[in-house]
Amino acid sequence: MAKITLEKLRHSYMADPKGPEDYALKEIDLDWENGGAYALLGPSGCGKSTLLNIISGLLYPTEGRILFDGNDVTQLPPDKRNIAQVFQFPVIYDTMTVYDNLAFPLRNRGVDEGHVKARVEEIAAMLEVTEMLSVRAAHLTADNKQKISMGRGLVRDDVNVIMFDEPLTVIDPHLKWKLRSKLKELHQRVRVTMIYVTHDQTEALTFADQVVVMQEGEVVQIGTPVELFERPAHTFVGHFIGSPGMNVLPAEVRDGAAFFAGQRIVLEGTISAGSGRHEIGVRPEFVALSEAGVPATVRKVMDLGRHSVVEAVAGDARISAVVEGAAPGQGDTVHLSFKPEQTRLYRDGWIASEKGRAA
Ligand SMILES: Nc1ncnc2c1ncn2[C@@H]1O[C@H](COP(=O)(O)OP(=O)(O)OP(=O)(O)O)[C@@H](O)[C@H]1O
Repeated sequence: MAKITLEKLRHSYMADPKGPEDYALKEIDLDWENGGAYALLGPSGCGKSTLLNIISGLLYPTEGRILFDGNDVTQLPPDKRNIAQVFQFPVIYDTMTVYDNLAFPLRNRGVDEGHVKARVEEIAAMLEVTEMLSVRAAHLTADNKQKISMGRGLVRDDVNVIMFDEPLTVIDPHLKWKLRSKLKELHQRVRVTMIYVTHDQTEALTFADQVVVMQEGEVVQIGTPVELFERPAHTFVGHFIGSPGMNVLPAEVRDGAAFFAGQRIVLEGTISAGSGRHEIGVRPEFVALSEAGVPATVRKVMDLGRHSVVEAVAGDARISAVVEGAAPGQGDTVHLSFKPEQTRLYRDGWIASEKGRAA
């Protein structure tokens, strides 16, 4: 196991990159602590696979360094980095039994058969595949093949990091939640550093202690699932995480106060110095229907059983609110109030209100 440090990492697929737009990874400085459960989350094309391939050694970065426990591994090939990888599609040998598939990474490194047996049986029990050990892999379902593929990633206890690249893509939806929680449980038992790459927020938030959110080749926030939900550092994180995502409303700032639709909006704290394009960010969970507040017209109501999501329009802006109990009807005029300690200001996308007493 190792702490992994990415230092001023940049990568371009072009021979002669010029501006930032030519870089698939802009500039990344990041520490992955020893034994952590991380998710790397972001939309398609944001650079997740590029970053993963740089850590595993399949790709050498254009600039910057990768350190494992302080040792520079930037130029080392994959087989010298001691990393286990689980891919989107199962990587197993169809002609071998499940037992031999799980044993393979250990036998390959000359581990003695006694230890191989103990380890294979332990991993098989964790993954609940013990009864399949003597079955040939060719006879397994796609789900079980991927489980064995994960087992092959988990079986060695001497790796620096295990990387999972969208490992649940081929898994049946009803089994996904089960494997997700299994993986979390496995991490708690084996405590190897794990990096789980996904574009699915549910997968990221259920697996990881720390989520690294990427957008367009940059890391926009690193935080616990609660931190990402409660205080997105960037409007992108607010949009991307949560369902529906955070409301992002055009704002005007004057005399140290923020205004939306002509009304003063109380924020979580004071506004940091600076100028730029301002927006107010507030999650639908913290928007309430009230007597006073921003007047809006209800456009749509979605009844989700325990609560409703009310979508209203104020000026050109759409605002969603999560409403418990009786919901208004389409076309009704309502007033919306925002919970001050959960209402933030953003400047050019980045958070610009300070945590403190609502102001
Ligand atoms: N081999 C390549 N040659 C040129 N450009 C590439 C190559 N691989 C990726 N890119 C570009 O680099 C950017 C980042 O791609 P990358 O595959 O790392 O993103 P991703 O977040 O993993 O996306 P996905 O989830 O779709 O795999 C994209 O703009 C992509 O088009």
